Amino acid sequence: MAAELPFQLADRSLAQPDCVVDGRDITAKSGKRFDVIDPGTGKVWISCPDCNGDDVDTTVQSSHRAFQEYSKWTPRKRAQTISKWHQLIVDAREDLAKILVYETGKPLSEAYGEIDYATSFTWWFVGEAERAHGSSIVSAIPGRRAITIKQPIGVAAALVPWNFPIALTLRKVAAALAAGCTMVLKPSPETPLTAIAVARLALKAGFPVGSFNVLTTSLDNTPAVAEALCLHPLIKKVTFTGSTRVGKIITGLCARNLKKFTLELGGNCPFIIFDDANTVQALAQLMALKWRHAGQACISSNRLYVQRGIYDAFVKELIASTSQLKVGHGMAEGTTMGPVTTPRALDKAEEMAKDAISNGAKLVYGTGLRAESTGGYFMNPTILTDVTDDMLMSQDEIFAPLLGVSVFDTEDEVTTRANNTSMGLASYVFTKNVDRLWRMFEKLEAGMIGLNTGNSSCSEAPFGGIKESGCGKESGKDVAVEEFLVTKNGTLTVEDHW
Ligand SMILES: O=CCCC(=O)O
Repeated sequence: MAAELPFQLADRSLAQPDCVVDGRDITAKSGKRFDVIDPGTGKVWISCPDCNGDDVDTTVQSSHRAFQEYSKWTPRKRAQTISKWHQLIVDAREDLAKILVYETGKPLSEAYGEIDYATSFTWWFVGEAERAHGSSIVSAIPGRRAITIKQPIGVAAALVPWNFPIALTLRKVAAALAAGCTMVLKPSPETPLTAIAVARLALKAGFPVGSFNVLTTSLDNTPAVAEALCLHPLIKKVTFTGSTRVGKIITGLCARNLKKFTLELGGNCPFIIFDDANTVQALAQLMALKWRHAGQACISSNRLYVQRGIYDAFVKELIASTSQLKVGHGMAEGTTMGPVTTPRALDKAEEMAKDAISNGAKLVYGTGLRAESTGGYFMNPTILTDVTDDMLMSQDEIFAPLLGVSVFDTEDEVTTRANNTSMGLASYVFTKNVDRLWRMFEKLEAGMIGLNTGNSSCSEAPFGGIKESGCGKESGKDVAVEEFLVTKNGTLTVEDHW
């Protein structure tokens, strides 16, 4: 008998908490399980198999067997099956959104937003599956012809974070399946349920068993499982989203066997507003970007730079808008900001706020402290002004509802300050001066630049950072599928070619 859930689902099987491997629900070889906690209450609501390194080989072997069959499917059959899968996920939107609230803590409205964002990837990769073509090349040598073909690289491993668990699962898996690869996915220990649910729907859609296997594991066993996947000889590609610190470890593991990898790592994203900006537009975009999932997005605004002429008025408007946010459990009516997903995020945010205040920043909204009494992992939104570039919160990714504001005077000054970070994920600039907009687009060091725009993540444009924010692209035309392909060049000589 399945355990009682704290919420109702139309299809109870979507919250089945075991791993999906080779078309079956499996538990860890050790028999151990780990708890999944609702960040809105701090209470355990379900448990999943605590796999370790010993569970990896059978799972990879299953995906390897699947690859032998699936890689031979025509691109059209792959596209049709991704399309069926997409529709099954869309049909399960209500149930998946509820599970997402209990995994991540985010408000139900944001959970729906994430499912819609997630299914934009399955939809996009239906189209991409049939568009991965080689090319023909005119040779410089008489009689020679050259052509390239693209082939799926093999079994891929995906290591997925907890902040957008279903969106990032689908962004990775749909790209791999479009390319003709199969995948073993390890979700984050905080958010394993939606990954399991969509893997079950993939079986229903008709992918060969083993095409998309999900192996769950606790925080303690995560390094061992990740290492076993990265080092397994049948894993030909690793795709990881997470911190830069762990990205460097993954890089080292993949480097041992010269394995291909894609890394979507941390950000320290500047959000710059010039005096001549449309401040209503800038504020609306900032509100949506910064407080999305309580500040827990890698592309969130980490440093807010406002030009002196509008600084005081803008900060006033920012405080007024932020005070409208309603913090609460993701399922509670009217909640617009949920808890953070892990208590670790609260520790870090409190430390950053304390550091900033003790070095001269002014607390103008919120407390910079966790809300102690609720049981969940809550911090009310907090705004600090007079934040300087040497404070901890300017130097590291915040990942919490904490926002620091700084004043600036000139374009050169703000460009230097914005780029003065090892990260290069996203940057945002607001100005109505088109020459400046263009200059900033070229000068800001980031993989994604919002031009009078906040969150610009979408399936049709390439997502990915530069510098220590990672390498490779995860969506967009050609580039995302390319990450899962190998290109072969064939050269032939034609006799009597004249
Ligand atoms: O946090 C990382 C991903 C967020 C996004 O895809 O917009």
